[in-house]
Amino acid sequence: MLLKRDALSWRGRTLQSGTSRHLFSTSQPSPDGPIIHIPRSSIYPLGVNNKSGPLFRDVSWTVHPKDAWVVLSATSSGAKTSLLQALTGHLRISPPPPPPYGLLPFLKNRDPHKHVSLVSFAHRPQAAGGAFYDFTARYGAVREEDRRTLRDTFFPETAKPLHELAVPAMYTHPEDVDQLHADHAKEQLRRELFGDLVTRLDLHRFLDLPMIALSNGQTRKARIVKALLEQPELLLLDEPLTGLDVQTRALVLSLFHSLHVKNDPHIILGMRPQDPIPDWTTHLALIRQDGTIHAGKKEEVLDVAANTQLHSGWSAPTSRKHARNETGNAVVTLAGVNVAYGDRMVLKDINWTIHEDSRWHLQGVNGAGKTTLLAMVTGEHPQSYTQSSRLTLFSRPRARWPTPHLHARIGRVSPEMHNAFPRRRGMSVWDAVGTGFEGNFVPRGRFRVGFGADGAELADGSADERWRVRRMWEVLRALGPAAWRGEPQSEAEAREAQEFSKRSFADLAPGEQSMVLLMRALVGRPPLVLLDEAWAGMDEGMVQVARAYLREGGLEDGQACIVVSHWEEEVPWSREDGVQRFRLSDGQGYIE
Ligand SMILES: Nc1ncnc2c1ncn2[C@@H]1O[C@H](COP(=O)(O)OP(=O)(O)OP(=O)(O)O)[C@@H](O)[C@H]1O
Repeated sequence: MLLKRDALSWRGRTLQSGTSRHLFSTSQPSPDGPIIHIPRSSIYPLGVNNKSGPLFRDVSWTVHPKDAWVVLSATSSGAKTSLLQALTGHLRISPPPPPPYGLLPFLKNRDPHKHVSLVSFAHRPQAAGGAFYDFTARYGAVREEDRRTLRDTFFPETAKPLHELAVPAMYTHPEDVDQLHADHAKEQLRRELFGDLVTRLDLHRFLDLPMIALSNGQTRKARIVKALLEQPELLLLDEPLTGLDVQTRALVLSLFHSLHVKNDPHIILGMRPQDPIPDWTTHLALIRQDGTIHAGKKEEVLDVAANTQLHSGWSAPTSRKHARNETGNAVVTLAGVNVAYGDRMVLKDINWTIHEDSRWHLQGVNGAGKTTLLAMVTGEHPQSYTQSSRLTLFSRPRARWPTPHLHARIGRVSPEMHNAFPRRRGMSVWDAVGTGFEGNFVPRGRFRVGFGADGAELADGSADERWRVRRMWEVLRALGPAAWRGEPQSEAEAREAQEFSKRSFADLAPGEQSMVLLMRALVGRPPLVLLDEAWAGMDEGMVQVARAYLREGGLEDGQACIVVSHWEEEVPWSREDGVQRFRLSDGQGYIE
């Protein structure tokens, strides 16, 4: 796909790392040999012979120690993850990189499993089992079994005093004492590194909080620290900026820069085309649509990429109809809402009215309270009962709503929902989308499009049943595979939607699951739609389709929508469309 040169909007958006610009001699091979060396090979899934098509072909890619590489994909975020997996030995490279040192010459045949790690933030961890687990437990008083702190979970060794770690010395054979001292010194260094990392990423305040109480961004920062503490020699980070606020992104990139300058560890970043490429990047590996990879100096690759549609800029064309604010009825009213955990006030005196038809961008740094606020609006937060007189949902105080009735009125996508959604065998895409009418997690009814508002099965052939089935096909076609590939309204669209509807939800790629959960949120045309990090894991084509659908027909008259995102440009509507901002800062809410 060709696009005008200015389509590469991120080209001018390189992020300042906060440290002085470092000039690398990019083409100087290191005396230690390259970090990565793939000389004109193709890359296949394991267990697949060369007769089947490769995932990547004609790959010539050499990474020298001083080079700062970013991997980008013009096609799918899955392709980028696969290329990074190839570096950890999870794919087959043919012909294999030459002896004596193969793919990772700098290791000089040391075990890659011990020295190379890949940490992916691109795709969320998923609930392993088939059952839905109750993610709302987090909002209540922390139960005894949920008391495990961030430190216990990720960094248990830092809970023990150093002298305790040395106790085995009393039982150690004298010949092993030197080894013990060496281990002790190593442990001390590790602790210093730990102290340095948690301070730099502002995590020390959360170390002794229960893990369950941490916000998404706080947990993601902890995963970055854990990855670095393992002290790999090559660290591959796939979309490490996912879910991080602007300040934290700058902190994290500055940390990566300083590690890169020391080459300890070597770092390769996988990024989305719309991410700001750090200014200290020297080289790019761009995965093209035909499976070839253009790897070279940043400027050179950007010149070529200017002719490739990597990222269309996500500017929000004006919608069919401007969103009307503050004219319709109030859908939700918060009048002086507070949320506290013990003496910790997370939300203070929040005043916010969400009218019919309104479009909101809910903003706030990691841990500002966005998820907590939405849990009050959905009635999932236990404190929504105690605040009932200050919280009016769909014209009634919160306490006058049975919670399942609220679920049917609120279409919702969130990281918590994505993680918790059941992946049981036998749950098809159709079933998963169909649960959206009731907002529950168990498909039911003759066509598995849910029961009626009265809790009874829909009458056979009733208008409600027919409407629901029609809506199912509408979202499956509008947001289905043919649309992602840029072939909407094609002959194949209906057939592909049918095939897609039969697939097992659990077997879909993470981006496809995100799309199905978005269909589920929209299918019942609920009066309120909450989209919290809705695009995570989706490929560029999916994001484009979802945004276009939301702007043009995906929401009809009367529906209100709140988008939570740390990226302004991810909001489907522009200011001209009437989108408003509600910003949380120090527990207080500000309308902007
Ligand atoms: N049960 C709890 N006990 C104590 N503190 C809690 C509890 N639950 C949440 N918090 C704290 O409330 C704050 C708000 O968390 P919340 O998840 O709402 O933030 P957020 O704005 O959604 O963040 P992110 O952008 O990282 O997702 C965090 O600092 C979190 O540590």
